[in-house]
Amino acid sequence: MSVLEIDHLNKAYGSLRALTDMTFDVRAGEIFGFVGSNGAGKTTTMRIMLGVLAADSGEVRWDGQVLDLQARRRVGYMPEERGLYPKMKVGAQLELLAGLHGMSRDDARDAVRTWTDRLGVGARRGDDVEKLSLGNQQRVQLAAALVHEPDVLVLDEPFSGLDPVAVDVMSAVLRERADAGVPVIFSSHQLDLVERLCDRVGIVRAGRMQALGTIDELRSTDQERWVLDVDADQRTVLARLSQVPAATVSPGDGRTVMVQAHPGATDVTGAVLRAALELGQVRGLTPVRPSLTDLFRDVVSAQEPTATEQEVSR
Ligand SMILES: Nc1ncnc2c1ncn2[C@@H]1O[C@H](COP(=O)(O)OP(=O)(O)OP(=O)(O)O)[C@@H](O)[C@H]1O
Repeated sequence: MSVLEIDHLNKAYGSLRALTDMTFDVRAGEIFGFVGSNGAGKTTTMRIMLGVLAADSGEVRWDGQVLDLQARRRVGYMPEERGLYPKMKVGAQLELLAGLHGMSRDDARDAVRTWTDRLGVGARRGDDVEKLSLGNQQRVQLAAALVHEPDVLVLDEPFSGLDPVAVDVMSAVLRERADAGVPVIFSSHQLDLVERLCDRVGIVRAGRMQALGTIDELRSTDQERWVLDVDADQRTVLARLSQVPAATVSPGDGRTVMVQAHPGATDVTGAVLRAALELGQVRGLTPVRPSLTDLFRDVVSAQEPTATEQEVSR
Protein backbone atom coordinates (compact mmCIF):
# COMPACT_ATOMS: atom_id res chain seq x y z
CA MET A 1 0.00 0.00 0.00
CA SER A 2 1.21 3.53 -0.82
CA VAL A 3 2.73 5.39 2.06
CA LEU A 4 4.44 8.73 2.51
CA GLU A 5 7.44 8.23 4.76
CA ILE A 6 9.15 11.03 6.63
CA ASP A 7 12.38 9.46 7.75
CA HIS A 8 14.74 11.02 10.31
CA LEU A 9 14.61 14.60 9.05
CA ASN A 10 17.07 16.99 10.67
CA LYS A 11 17.12 20.72 10.01
CA ALA A 12 18.87 23.65 11.65
CA TYR A 13 18.48 27.37 10.95
CA GLY A 14 21.87 28.67 12.08
CA SER A 15 22.16 27.74 15.74
CA LEU A 16 18.47 26.77 16.08
CA ARG A 17 17.71 23.09 15.75
CA ALA A 18 14.27 23.20 14.09
CA LEU A 19 13.91 19.43 13.49
CA THR A 20 15.55 16.50 15.24
CA ASP A 21 15.03 13.03 13.76
CA MET A 22 11.48 13.86 12.67
CA THR A 23 10.01 10.49 11.69
CA PHE A 24 6.46 9.35 10.89
CA ASP A 25 4.42 8.10 7.98
CA VAL A 26 1.11 8.99 6.36
CA ARG A 27 -0.70 6.03 4.86
CA ALA A 28 -2.94 5.88 1.83
CA GLY A 29 -6.53 6.55 2.83
CA GLU A 30 -5.81 8.23 6.13
CA ILE A 31 -6.01 11.77 7.44
CA PHE A 32 -3.02 12.58 9.59
CA GLY A 33 -3.19 15.52 12.00
CA PHE A 34 0.09 17.30 12.60
CA VAL A 35 -0.09 19.32 15.81
CA GLY A 36 2.32 21.21 18.05
CA SER A 37 2.76 24.63 19.57
CA ASN A 38 3.93 27.67 17.59
CA GLY A 39 7.46 27.12 16.31
CA ALA A 40 7.41 23.33 16.94
CA GLY A 41 8.56 22.54 13.38
CA LYS A 42 5.40 21.63 11.45
CA THR A 43 5.85 24.11 8.60
CA THR A 44 9.53 23.24 8.34
CA THR A 45 8.65 19.54 8.00
CA MET A 46 5.98 20.24 5.38
CA ARG A 47 8.28 22.50 3.36
CA ILE A 48 10.91 19.76 3.32
CA MET A 49 8.24 17.26 2.23
CA LEU A 50 7.51 19.50 -0.74
CA GLY A 51 11.15 20.19 -1.58
CA VAL A 52 10.66 23.92 -0.97
CA LEU A 53 13.32 23.56 1.71
CA ALA A 54 16.25 21.14 1.93
CA ALA A 55 16.81 18.98 5.01
CA ASP A 56 20.29 18.73 6.53
CA SER A 57 19.75 14.97 6.61
CA GLY A 58 16.94 12.45 6.31
CA GLU A 59 14.56 11.51 3.50
CA VAL A 60 10.98 11.79 2.34
CA ARG A 61 9.77 8.75 0.36
CA TRP A 62 6.59 8.02 -1.55
CA ASP A 63 5.91 4.39 -2.40
CA GLY A 64 9.43 3.57 -1.24
CA GLN A 65 11.08 6.05 -3.66
CA VAL A 66 12.71 9.30 -2.61
CA LEU A 67 10.24 12.06 -3.50
CA ASP A 68 11.87 13.74 -6.50
CA LEU A 69 10.78 16.74 -8.54
CA GLN A 70 8.61 14.62 -10.83
CA ALA A 71 6.79 12.91 -7.95
CA ARG A 72 6.28 16.26 -6.21
CA ARG A 73 4.08 17.38 -9.10
CA ARG A 74 1.61 14.77 -7.87
CA VAL A 75 1.40 16.43 -4.44
CA GLY A 76 -1.28 18.99 -3.60
CA TYR A 77 0.24 21.58 -1.26
CA MET A 78 -1.35 24.41 0.65
CA PRO A 79 1.51 26.52 2.00
CA GLU A 80 1.20 28.45 5.25
CA GLU A 81 2.19 31.71 3.60
CA ARG A 82 -0.45 31.07 0.87
CA GLY A 83 0.70 31.69 -2.65
CA LEU A 84 -1.94 33.26 -4.84
CA TYR A 85 -1.36 36.24 -7.11
CA PRO A 86 -3.64 38.96 -5.71
CA LYS A 87 -4.19 40.71 -9.04
CA MET A 88 -5.06 37.64 -11.08
CA LYS A 89 -8.56 36.26 -11.60
CA VAL A 90 -9.48 33.22 -9.51
CA GLY A 91 -10.41 30.98 -12.48
CA ALA A 92 -7.45 31.96 -14.67
CA GLN A 93 -5.03 31.46 -11.79
CA LEU A 94 -6.32 28.00 -10.95
CA GLU A 95 -6.25 26.98 -14.61
CA LEU A 96 -2.65 28.15 -14.83
CA LEU A 97 -1.69 26.12 -11.74
CA ALA A 98 -3.45 23.03 -13.08
CA GLY A 99 -1.56 23.47 -16.35
CA LEU A 100 1.75 23.68 -14.48
CA HIS A 101 0.91 20.31 -12.98
CA GLY A 102 0.52 18.84 -16.46
CA MET A 103 -3.24 19.08 -17.11
CA SER A 104 -4.61 19.84 -20.57
CA ARG A 105 -6.50 23.14 -21.01
CA ASP A 106 -9.92 21.48 -21.20
CA ASP A 107 -9.31 19.20 -18.22
CA ALA A 108 -7.98 22.15 -16.25
CA ARG A 109 -11.07 24.25 -17.03
CA ASP A 110 -13.42 21.39 -16.00
CA ALA A 111 -11.48 20.73 -12.80
CA VAL A 112 -11.44 24.43 -11.87
CA ARG A 113 -15.20 24.64 -12.37
CA THR A 114 -15.79 21.50 -10.29
CA TRP A 115 -13.59 22.53 -7.37
CA THR A 116 -14.57 26.18 -7.17
CA ASP A 117 -18.25 25.17 -7.20
CA ARG A 118 -17.64 22.48 -4.60
CA LEU A 119 -15.77 24.90 -2.33
CA GLY A 120 -18.42 27.59 -2.65
CA VAL A 121 -16.42 30.13 -4.68
CA GLY A 122 -17.79 29.30 -8.13
CA ALA A 123 -19.43 32.73 -8.41
CA ARG A 124 -16.04 34.39 -7.83
CA ARG A 125 -14.12 32.75 -10.69
CA GLY A 126 -14.09 36.03 -12.62
CA ASP A 127 -12.90 38.16 -9.67
CA ASP A 128 -9.34 39.15 -8.83
CA VAL A 129 -8.14 37.16 -5.82
CA GLU A 130 -7.52 40.33 -3.79
CA LYS A 131 -11.23 41.19 -3.96
CA LEU A 132 -12.14 38.05 -2.02
CA SER A 133 -12.40 37.87 1.78
CA LEU A 134 -9.57 36.01 3.52
CA GLY A 135 -11.76 32.97 4.10
CA ASN A 136 -12.76 32.82 0.44
CA GLN A 137 -9.12 33.24 -0.61
CA GLN A 138 -8.41 30.23 1.55
CA ARG A 139 -11.11 28.24 -0.23
CA VAL A 140 -9.42 29.18 -3.51
CA GLN A 141 -6.08 28.12 -2.03
CA LEU A 142 -7.54 24.71 -1.24
CA ALA A 143 -8.91 24.51 -4.78
CA ALA A 144 -5.35 25.21 -5.97
CA ALA A 145 -4.10 22.24 -3.95
CA LEU A 146 -6.84 19.95 -5.31
CA VAL A 147 -7.31 21.00 -8.87
CA HIS A 148 -4.73 18.67 -10.42
CA GLU A 149 -6.15 15.60 -8.63
CA PRO A 150 -3.07 15.01 -6.50
CA ASP A 151 -1.97 11.62 -5.15
CA VAL A 152 -0.91 13.18 -1.85
CA LEU A 153 -2.29 16.20 0.06
CA VAL A 154 -0.10 18.31 2.35
CA LEU A 155 -1.95 21.24 3.91
CA ASP A 156 -0.45 23.78 6.30
CA GLU A 157 -3.19 25.08 8.61
CA PRO A 158 -5.98 24.79 6.04
CA PHE A 159 -8.72 25.49 8.61
CA SER A 160 -7.39 28.68 10.14
CA GLY A 161 -9.75 31.61 9.62
CA LEU A 162 -12.57 29.59 8.04
CA ASP A 163 -16.19 30.00 9.07
CA PRO A 164 -18.01 26.88 10.39
CA VAL A 165 -19.68 26.15 7.04
CA ALA A 166 -16.33 26.31 5.24
CA VAL A 167 -14.82 24.07 7.93
CA ASP A 168 -17.53 21.49 7.21
CA VAL A 169 -16.98 21.71 3.45
CA MET A 170 -13.20 21.43 3.85
CA SER A 171 -13.56 18.50 6.29
CA ALA A 172 -15.84 16.65 3.88
CA VAL A 173 -13.41 17.21 1.00
CA LEU A 174 -10.45 15.90 3.00
CA ARG A 175 -12.39 12.80 4.09
CA GLU A 176 -13.50 12.17 0.52
CA ARG A 177 -9.91 12.45 -0.82
CA ALA A 178 -8.66 10.12 1.93
CA ASP A 179 -11.43 7.63 1.13
CA ALA A 180 -10.27 7.74 -2.49
CA GLY A 181 -6.87 6.47 -1.25
CA VAL A 182 -5.00 9.76 -0.97
CA PRO A 183 -2.78 10.22 2.11
CA VAL A 184 -3.78 13.54 3.66
CA ILE A 185 -1.68 15.44 6.20
CA PHE A 186 -2.64 18.77 7.66
CA SER A 187 -1.39 20.93 10.50
CA SER A 188 -3.79 22.68 12.83
CA HIS A 189 -4.16 24.30 16.22
CA GLN A 190 -7.88 23.43 16.27
CA LEU A 191 -7.60 20.29 18.33
CA ASP A 192 -11.33 19.52 18.52
CA LEU A 193 -11.33 19.42 14.75
CA VAL A 194 -8.22 17.25 14.62
CA GLU A 195 -9.78 14.87 17.14
CA ARG A 196 -12.96 14.64 15.07
CA LEU A 197 -11.37 14.32 11.65
CA CYS A 198 -8.04 12.53 11.89
CA ASP A 199 -7.30 8.82 11.78
CA ARG A 200 -3.88 9.37 13.35
CA VAL A 201 -2.18 12.27 15.03
CA GLY A 202 1.41 13.30 15.65
CA ILE A 203 2.21 15.78 18.43
CA VAL A 204 5.44 17.69 17.90
CA ARG A 205 7.44 19.59 20.47
CA ALA A 206 10.65 21.51 19.81
CA GLY A 207 11.27 19.76 16.50
CA ARG A 208 10.75 16.22 17.77
CA MET A 209 7.82 13.85 17.38
CA GLN A 210 6.65 13.32 20.95
CA ALA A 211 3.48 11.26 20.57
CA LEU A 212 2.14 9.38 17.57
CA GLY A 213 -0.89 7.17 17.08
CA THR A 214 -4.63 6.99 16.68
CA ILE A 215 -6.62 9.20 19.02
CA ASP A 216 -7.64 6.04 20.89
CA GLU A 217 -4.04 4.91 21.27
CA LEU A 218 -2.96 8.32 22.50
CA ARG A 219 -5.84 8.50 24.97
CA SER A 220 -4.93 5.14 26.51
CA THR A 221 -2.07 6.59 28.53
CA ASP A 222 -0.79 5.16 31.78
CA GLN A 223 -1.55 8.49 33.47
CA GLU A 224 -4.85 8.05 35.25
CA ARG A 225 -7.29 10.95 35.46
CA TRP A 226 -10.44 11.49 37.46
CA VAL A 227 -13.20 14.01 37.95
CA LEU A 228 -13.60 14.59 41.68
CA ASP A 229 -16.90 15.91 43.01
CA VAL A 230 -16.75 16.89 46.70
CA ASP A 231 -19.38 18.79 48.63
CA ALA A 232 -17.03 21.72 49.28
CA ASP A 233 -15.88 24.97 47.73
CA GLN A 234 -13.82 24.34 44.55
CA ARG A 235 -10.95 26.58 45.66
CA THR A 236 -10.67 24.75 48.98
CA VAL A 237 -10.64 21.41 47.20
CA LEU A 238 -7.95 22.59 44.76
CA ALA A 239 -5.79 23.90 47.61
CA ARG A 240 -6.06 20.66 49.63
CA LEU A 241 -5.63 18.30 46.68
CA SER A 242 -2.57 20.14 45.42
CA GLN A 243 -0.82 18.84 48.54
CA VAL A 244 -1.37 15.21 47.52
CA PRO A 245 1.96 13.82 46.28
CA ALA A 246 2.12 12.57 42.65
CA ALA A 247 -1.13 14.30 41.64
CA THR A 248 -1.80 17.38 39.52
CA VAL A 249 -5.12 19.16 40.03
CA SER A 250 -6.99 21.68 37.91
CA PRO A 251 -10.49 23.19 37.99
CA GLY A 252 -13.28 21.17 36.34
CA ASP A 253 -16.85 22.17 35.52
CA GLY A 254 -18.99 23.57 38.33
CA ARG A 255 -17.52 22.59 41.66
CA THR A 256 -15.63 19.56 40.30
CA VAL A 257 -11.87 19.21 40.15
CA MET A 258 -9.76 17.30 37.62
CA VAL A 259 -7.07 15.11 39.15
CA GLN A 260 -4.23 13.54 37.19
CA ALA A 261 -1.78 10.99 38.58
CA HIS A 262 1.87 11.42 37.66
CA PRO A 263 3.28 8.69 35.38
CA GLY A 264 4.06 5.48 37.25
CA ALA A 265 2.57 6.76 40.54
CA THR A 266 0.68 4.18 42.61
CA ASP A 267 -2.28 4.50 44.96
CA VAL A 268 -2.98 8.09 43.99
CA THR A 269 -6.74 7.30 44.14
CA GLY A 270 -6.50 6.33 47.81
CA ALA A 271 -4.58 9.50 48.71
CA VAL A 272 -7.01 11.69 46.74
CA LEU A 273 -10.02 10.07 48.37
CA ARG A 274 -8.60 10.48 51.88
CA ALA A 275 -7.82 14.16 51.27
CA ALA A 276 -11.27 14.75 49.74
CA LEU A 277 -13.09 13.10 52.64
CA GLU A 278 -11.46 15.60 55.02
CA LEU A 279 -13.35 18.36 53.17
CA GLY A 280 -16.85 16.97 52.82
CA GLN A 281 -19.04 14.30 51.31
CA VAL A 282 -17.48 12.78 48.17
CA ARG A 283 -20.15 12.54 45.49
CA GLY A 284 -17.93 10.98 42.89
CA LEU A 285 -14.39 10.10 41.83
CA THR A 286 -14.91 9.13 38.21
CA PRO A 287 -12.09 7.97 35.89
CA VAL A 288 -11.95 9.93 32.60
CA ARG A 289 -10.05 9.50 29.38
CA PRO A 290 -8.02 12.53 28.27
CA SER A 291 -9.12 14.63 25.30
CA LEU A 292 -6.62 15.51 22.58
CA THR A 293 -6.37 18.96 24.19
CA ASP A 294 -5.41 17.34 27.53
CA LEU A 295 -2.78 15.22 25.76
CA PHE A 296 -1.47 18.23 23.88
CA ARG A 297 -1.12 20.17 27.13
CA ASP A 298 0.74 17.23 28.70
CA VAL A 299 3.13 16.86 25.81
CA VAL A 300 3.69 20.46 24.80
CA SER A 301 2.61 23.12 27.26
CA ALA A 302 3.66 21.42 30.48
CA GLN A 303 7.26 21.38 29.33
CA GLU A 304 8.23 24.33 27.16
CA PRO A 305 11.60 23.70 25.49
CA THR A 306 14.61 25.31 27.03
CA ALA A 307 16.88 27.44 24.85
CA THR A 308 19.73 24.92 25.14
CA GLU A 309 17.44 22.07 24.13
CA GLN A 310 17.04 23.61 20.66
CA GLU A 311 20.60 24.86 20.27
CA VAL A 312 22.81 23.08 17.79
CA SER A 313 25.81 21.63 19.64
CA ARG A 314 29.08 22.73 18.16
N1 LIG B 1 13.64 30.79 7.66
C1 LIG B 1 13.89 30.64 8.96
N2 LIG B 1 15.01 31.14 9.53
C2 LIG B 1 15.28 30.98 10.84
N3 LIG B 1 14.48 30.30 11.70
C3 LIG B 1 13.35 29.78 11.20
C4 LIG B 1 12.99 29.91 9.82
N4 LIG B 1 11.82 29.28 9.62
C5 LIG B 1 11.44 28.77 10.81
N5 LIG B 1 12.36 29.07 11.77
C6 LIG B 1 12.33 28.63 13.19
O1 LIG B 1 12.24 27.22 13.20
C7 LIG B 1 11.35 26.77 14.23
C8 LIG B 1 10.24 25.93 13.61
O2 LIG B 1 9.39 26.80 12.86
P1 LIG B 1 8.12 26.29 12.04
O3 LIG B 1 7.61 27.43 11.25
O4 LIG B 1 8.49 25.04 11.31
O5 LIG B 1 7.10 25.91 13.22
P2 LIG B 1 5.53 25.59 13.18
O6 LIG B 1 5.34 24.37 14.02
O7 LIG B 1 5.03 25.52 11.79
O8 LIG B 1 4.92 26.85 13.94
P3 LIG B 1 3.48 27.60 13.79
O9 LIG B 1 2.47 26.70 14.44
O10 LIG B 1 3.69 28.86 14.56
O11 LIG B 1 3.23 27.84 12.33
C9 LIG B 1 10.87 28.03 14.94
O12 LIG B 1 11.68 28.24 16.08
C10 LIG B 1 11.07 29.13 13.90
O13 LIG B 1 11.30 30.38 14.54
